[in-house]
Amino acid sequence: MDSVSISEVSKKYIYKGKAHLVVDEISFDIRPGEIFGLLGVNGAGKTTTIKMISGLTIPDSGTVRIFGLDPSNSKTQKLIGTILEGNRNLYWQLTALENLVYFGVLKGMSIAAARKKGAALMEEFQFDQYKDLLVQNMSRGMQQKLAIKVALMHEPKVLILDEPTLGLDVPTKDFFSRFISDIAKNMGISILLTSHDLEFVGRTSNSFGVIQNGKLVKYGKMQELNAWIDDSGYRVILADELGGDEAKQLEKFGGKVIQENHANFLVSKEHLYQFLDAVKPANIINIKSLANDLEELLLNTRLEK
Ligand SMILES: Nc1ncnc2c1ncn2[C@@H]1O[C@H](COP(=O)(O)OP(=O)(O)OP(=O)(O)O)[C@@H](O)[C@H]1O
Repeated sequence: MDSVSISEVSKKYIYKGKAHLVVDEISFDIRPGEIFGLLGVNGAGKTTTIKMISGLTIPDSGTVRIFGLDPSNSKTQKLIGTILEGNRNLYWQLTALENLVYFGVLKGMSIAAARKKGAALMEEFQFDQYKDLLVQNMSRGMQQKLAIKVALMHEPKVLILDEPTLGLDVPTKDFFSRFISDIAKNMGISILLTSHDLEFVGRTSNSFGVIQNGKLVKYGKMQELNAWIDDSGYRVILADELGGDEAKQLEKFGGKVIQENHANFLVSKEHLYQFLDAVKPANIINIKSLANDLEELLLNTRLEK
C-alpha cells in the first residue's frame, strides 16, 4: 500500500472577499522508503499541499490518505512527523535532549520511553556532545538537525519536511541530503520534501513533482526530470539592452536574445567563451547554468541543438 496517496485535491482561500484557488486537483502517491521532492516557486502551493497531507488543513475537495487513513485522525497523526518551515518546532530555552523528551511526551510517549529514545537518537546521529546545549545557542544547521530528530521521536512512517535546506550552507546541505536518503532507506520512512532548490531535490529524491499556480505540471521519476532539464548551456544577462545589430551579431552563438531592460542570452556550452569574448566590453551581471535551475525548468528552457 502507498504510504501517502492524494487524489484530485483542491484548496481555495478567501482573500478580500474573493476566492483564490491555490491547489488545483493535485494527485500523487509516495511509497514506503520513497523520497518525493515537491518543487515550485514562491506561492505555487507547496505548503498548502503539505499542510493538507499533514492533516493541518482540510481540502475543499479530493482525498488525502496516509496508509489508507484520514490524516486529521489522531491515530494517523502518530504515523506522521512534520517540520514546517525550518526549526519552528523547537523550544529555544530548552536543551537538545529536553526538546526531544518534551515533544516525545506530547506525541503520547511516557517520560521514560521519551528519555530512552531521545538518548538513542542523539547517539545514533552523533549529536551526543550537544545534548545539554540550549537551542538558542545552536547554529541554524544544528537546530535543523535537532528538528529532524524531534520529528523522528515517535517513529513516524511518513516524514514531511518543508524547506529543510533554507538558510543552510553547502556542507550542511550535503549532510542533509545523505541523512534524508539514509533514513528513507534504513527505516523505510516515506519522505515528502519541498524546496526551491532543484539541485538538492534532484540529488536527494527518487521522484518529484513541480507545482505551478497550484497545478502539478510535472510529476515523475528522476529520469524524467533529467529529460526535462537542459544542461546544454547558460543564460547570460547583461546590464543594458543592446542595439539590434549587436544583438543579431551575438545570436550566431547558438542563443536567442530577449531584451527586457537587460539583454538576456541563451548560449550553448561550446560557444560560451567565444560569446564572452565577443560581448566585451559589455557589463555582464549574471551567468547561470540552465541545469539545476528551477525557473529554467518551469520556463521549459531548451537550446536548439
Ligand atoms: N491562510 C491563507 N489565507 C489566504 N491565502 C493563503 C493562505 N495560506 C496561503 N495562502 C496563499 O496561497 C498561495 C499558496 O501559498 P503556499 O504557502 O502554499 O505556497 P508555497 O509554494 O509554499 O510558497 P513559498 O515557497 O513562498 O513558501 C499563496 O498565494 C498564498 O498567499
